[in-house]
Amino acid sequence: MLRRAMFRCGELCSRVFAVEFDLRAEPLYFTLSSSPQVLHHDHQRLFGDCGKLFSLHVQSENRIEKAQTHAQIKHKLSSTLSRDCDVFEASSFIPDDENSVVKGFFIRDKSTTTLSEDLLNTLRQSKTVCMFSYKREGQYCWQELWSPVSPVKESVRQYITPATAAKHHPSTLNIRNSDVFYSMDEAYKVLQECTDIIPESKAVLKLVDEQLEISSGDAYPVIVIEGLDATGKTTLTEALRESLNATLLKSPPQCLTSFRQRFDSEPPLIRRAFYALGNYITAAHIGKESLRAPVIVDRYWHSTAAYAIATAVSGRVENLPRLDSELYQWPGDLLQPNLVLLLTVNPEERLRRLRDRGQDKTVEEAELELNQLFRLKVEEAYKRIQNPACIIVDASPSPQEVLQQVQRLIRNKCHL
Ligand SMILES: Nc1ncnc2c1ncn2[C@@H]1O[C@H](COP(=O)(O)OP(=O)(O)O)[C@@H](O)[C@H]1O
Ligand SMILES: Nc1ccn([C@H]2C[C@H](O)[C@@H](COP(=O)(O)OP(=O)(O)O)O2)c(=O)n1
Repeated sequence: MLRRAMFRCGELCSRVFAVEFDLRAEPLYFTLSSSPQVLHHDHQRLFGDCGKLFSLHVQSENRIEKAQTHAQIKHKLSSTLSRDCDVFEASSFIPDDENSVVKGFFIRDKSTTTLSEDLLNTLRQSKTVCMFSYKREGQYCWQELWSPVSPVKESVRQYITPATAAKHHPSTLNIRNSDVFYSMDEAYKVLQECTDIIPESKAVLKLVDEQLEISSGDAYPVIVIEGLDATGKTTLTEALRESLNATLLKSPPQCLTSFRQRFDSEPPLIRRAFYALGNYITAAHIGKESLRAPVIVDRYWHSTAAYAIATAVSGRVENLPRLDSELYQWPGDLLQPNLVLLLTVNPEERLRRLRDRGQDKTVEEAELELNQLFRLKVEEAYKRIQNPACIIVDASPSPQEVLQQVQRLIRNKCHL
């Protein structure tokens, strides 16, 4: 059943709330009830601590407005609040119901200032934001609608009731057509909806319209090289181009390069739709070029889906959609390559290569750890994608050895 991601009158009690209190552990799940409930030890750690507690959730029928408001609030919370404030990602959802997630944040303010209230008060002007505050009484804690002056009149106390873990992590429930797109039409619609606020969308859609996909009936093999940044894709794809006399293509394609920075600064809904459309343009180029020579492609749908899933799913690798999830299936309308190779190197070697390129020198430990979690999730998502699945290549040896290993694979699988 599809439920829209909005709080409805009387519906709060059927919803589960999840707070990403510790990214290395399960989120804290709770529901609401009208009678007081004793908090568990874990819930005590969040609700029983000193400080003021608030949550805010973004809801709107307009998905572009919702995505942008969420991103703006995230930015405001991290740039305005003091060090005594903890901000956790939070969401409310109906278990296993796709698209039921209302995303938001949970704030624990241990400061003596009124900064968080002031900020909430400003955000309150927006119709799209729904705010709650949490009050404690002995071993109990309740949630009520937040107002800067006194409790909202018609607001009822709803007691925090510890809940068990959900079968599917909430961040996996809204991925389809918000983070990953399974047809060109779905990605196209997103950019159509934002032509007013992002004029560049029109130019991108025009480029998509201009591409005529040529079916690759009797064509040469198409080989995609995938992998995290600095795993050696550029080095290998250039070498393959030379050695196979192949055409080298990229996704996103060259014609989108000037738009990339603009879309990279947009929230995931818009950013991911942009990359999805890039694949369809590259597919049209592949269709044409593979009639003339073998085609090597530097990143394609595996990258689009793996990065989108890894960004959408908060916390641990275990939170990813399950192995058999349909979210890992290749879009039915996107040209399939003959072979997809995933380059992997161990984290130390990858870091060394990044450093040699002059990157990552200033990354702080905390950020490194978050990057580490992210990297693990991207690689795991890459490996779970099906039809076609990727073949893993150890890219730690020298460039020459990696090339030889890949040439052998191509000979075996594509008879080139
Ligand atoms: N097999 C390899 N062994 C050692 N260094 C490599 C190897 N392949 C690439 N490099 C170096 O690692 C860095 C990243 O490689 P690059 O091909 O640009 O990766 P990507 O395109 O995946 O970001 C470059 O400085 C490159 O010279
Ligand atoms: N086909 C593609 C290619 C890249 N992306 C996205 C995924 C990530 O957010 C970035 C990765 O790009 P990055 O700049 O690291 O790529 P390079 O290593 O420079 O090729 O782009 C995509 O979604 N689909």
